[in-house]
Amino acid sequence: MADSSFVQALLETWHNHRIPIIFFLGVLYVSIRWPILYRRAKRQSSSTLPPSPRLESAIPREKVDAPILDHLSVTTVDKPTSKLGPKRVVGNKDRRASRHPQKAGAASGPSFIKPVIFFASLTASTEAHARWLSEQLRAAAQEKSSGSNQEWGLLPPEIYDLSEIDFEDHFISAPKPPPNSPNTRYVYCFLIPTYNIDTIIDTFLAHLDETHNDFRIDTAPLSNLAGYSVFGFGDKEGWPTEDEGFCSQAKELDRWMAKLTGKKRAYPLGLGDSKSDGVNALKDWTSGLTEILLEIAETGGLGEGVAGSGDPLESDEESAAEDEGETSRKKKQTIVDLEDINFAGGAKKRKGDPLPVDFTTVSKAGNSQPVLKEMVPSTSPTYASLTKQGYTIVGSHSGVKICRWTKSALRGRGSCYKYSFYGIKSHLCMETTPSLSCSNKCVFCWRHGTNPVGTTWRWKVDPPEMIFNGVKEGHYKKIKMLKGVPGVRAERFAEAMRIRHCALSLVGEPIFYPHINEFLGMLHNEQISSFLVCNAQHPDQLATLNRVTQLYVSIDASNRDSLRRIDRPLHRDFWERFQRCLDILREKRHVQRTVFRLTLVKGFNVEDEVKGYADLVEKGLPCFIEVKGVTYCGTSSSAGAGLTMRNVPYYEEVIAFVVALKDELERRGLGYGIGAEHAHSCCILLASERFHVDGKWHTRIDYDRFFELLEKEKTEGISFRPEDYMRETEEWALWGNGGFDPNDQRVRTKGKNKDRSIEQVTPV
Ligand SMILES: Cc1cc2nc3c(=O)[nH]c(=O)nc-3n(C[C@H](O)[C@H](O)[C@H](O)COP(=O)(O)O)c2cc1C
Ligand code: SF4
Repeated sequence: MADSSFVQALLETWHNHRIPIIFFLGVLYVSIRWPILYRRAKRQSSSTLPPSPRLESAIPREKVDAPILDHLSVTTVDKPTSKLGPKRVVGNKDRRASRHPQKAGAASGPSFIKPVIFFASLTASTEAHARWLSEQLRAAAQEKSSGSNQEWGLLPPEIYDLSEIDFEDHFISAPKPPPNSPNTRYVYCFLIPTYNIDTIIDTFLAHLDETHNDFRIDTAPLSNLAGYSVFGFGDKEGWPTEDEGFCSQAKELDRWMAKLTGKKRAYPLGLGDSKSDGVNALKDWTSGLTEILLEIAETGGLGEGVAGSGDPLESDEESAAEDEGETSRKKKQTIVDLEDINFAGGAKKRKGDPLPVDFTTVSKAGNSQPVLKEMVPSTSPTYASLTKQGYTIVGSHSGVKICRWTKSALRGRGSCYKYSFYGIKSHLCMETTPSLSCSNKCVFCWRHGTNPVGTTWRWKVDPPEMIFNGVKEGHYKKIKMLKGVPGVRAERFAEAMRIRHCALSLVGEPIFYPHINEFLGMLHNEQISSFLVCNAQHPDQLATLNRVTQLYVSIDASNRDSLRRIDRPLHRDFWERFQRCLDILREKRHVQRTVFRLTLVKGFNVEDEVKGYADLVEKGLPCFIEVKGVTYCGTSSSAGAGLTMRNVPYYEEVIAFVVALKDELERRGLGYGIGAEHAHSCCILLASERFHVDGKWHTRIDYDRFFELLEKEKTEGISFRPEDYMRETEEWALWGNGGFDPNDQRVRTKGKNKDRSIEQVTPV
């Protein structure tokens, strides 16, 4: 009975107070369950991804949800002192991530991670940092291997200077693991400075741009990489903020790599100020990166559920920024009226003038810049390096230099091989180029590393009059400086004050200059002969090139692989371009004197290549073939390319090669003979029998006759042939006689190997 009255009372209470009771219980339930539900919902929607470094830097750390921070606390944070210091990067691995190696985004299981370090450096500081990074990663790899884990690990890094590699070897597809270690995966680590002048970094970024936009290649061809990360150096004194250009190229590289890898940023972009605490920032970035590399090795992925470089917010933000960047770039390009582009000299572009942009290759990505930079600004390391070497820079992309043979000739000590072969007196010769930039990175080019390179003309264009007057002035100034040099002969000094020949080669690629034809016209108007050397990479320009006194193409190898190895061309279709140039030369051979210039580099392009060279001769049928042993410049870059004195052939070796080539050409019935030699500079001339008249070689040029004929052609439209202005070769220059003019005094350099090609000038 007592029980039933208790139940009765309970029921009564329920009926009287059920609404407040239900309400109270509801509130109690919600307050207990809500945090749990909220956390679960949050984790399911986005928190399986690592935090966005940008998100974190934008939101105070304590306000970010714990689960987001917990997963992988890799952050790019502005230090309180950020006004002075660079953006600092810190990173910590979340141990929990490794417990879920097979979740989405963990691209594969445990693996061996091989870091590949790429760096660029003009004044060597980034190179030193890159080597330090390499040592750190090597030490980490060693430490890890002592743990004798057989399933995963960190491998010693590889390191590459971006100016010395072929981009296609590394940036068209991810490296494949070696057969004996199929579990190897690669992480690209970049250290680059930023330069607001033209450097190899521009070329590299343009290459990434082109790769991404090449319709033949997947837009993310590097997605098989395990990841990548970039660290940039800049200078906050000159470029205080990122908007003003601080580390802008590192940022651009980071964006391109995100695209090319399908957003596989393994560790956030790090930026360091080279003049303040850049080194500390690099240290932080390195320790964060090392941890992540181990993480990837252990788990196989970039983190729990992560396929890309960050959470969706970051990725969206990135894509949007990129799209916007691209759109605005395209917009800018379309609104730049080419009629409005000013030449450096202030002259406006006239209708019909060549366009100052993209004259060789029309980039699908449209990577030409709306604001045209100077190719070699006076503040650039290239400028400093060139002027130190004795070059006078004219305008922003041309140079002139007195060669050592000009000095030698002024002192009566002999002219260069062009005197023996063609009658050019070196003290009457000006060596110049209207384009210091080139589209190759030849292993024997001393400028390598600091020289502007590019497949397209993307710089400000100086007018030809300005270049012409500037180079003459620079040349005469240098000649005048030699008047007090002991041994300079008065009559030769007086003669030298009138330039008679112009060697258009020096460094760079002369036909790269959009106004090369006007420039040639100016030379000829002053009766200055023109010897133009081009690198056989610009067939369109070669085809439209006006008449020159003698036209060269450099033939640095006999086959595709060898050419790629020695010239390291930037053009992907370099071999096709090369072949087209030979066809063009063949067509021009009855109008102009055409020459193949072969530079022999032992171990690169000599051995077993005679037949290959004979094929090229058969194709181009040049009037002459100059064969010269490479000049050893002894720069670190040539050493970096594996070039030493051992690669410089002895004269006997050059002779053996030339004789073998002559025999092969004879066997094919092509009609070439050895016309002349200049043993002093390891140089021999093969000539077509067209220049063997009445039993005598006629390799020399009658310059007066050339200008007469040119004038006739101009005024009366009468064309002429190379045979019309040839002259007999001097006896002393003939094959077997050494090639040294007996009227000059021969001076041998003490202590130097006389049989090797030891002249320290660029062979022009
Ligand atoms: C001509 C020149 C241009 C530069 N342009 C920039 C720039 O646009 N932005 C920047 O952050 N730093 C710029 N810097 C600073 C360099 O990036 C910085 O000094 C870097 O540490 C140089 O590295 P390196 O010694 O490896 O060449 C420039 C430096 C020079 C000499
Ligand atoms: S080496 Fe070249 S620049 Fe010098 S004199 Fe000879 S052709 Fe002219």
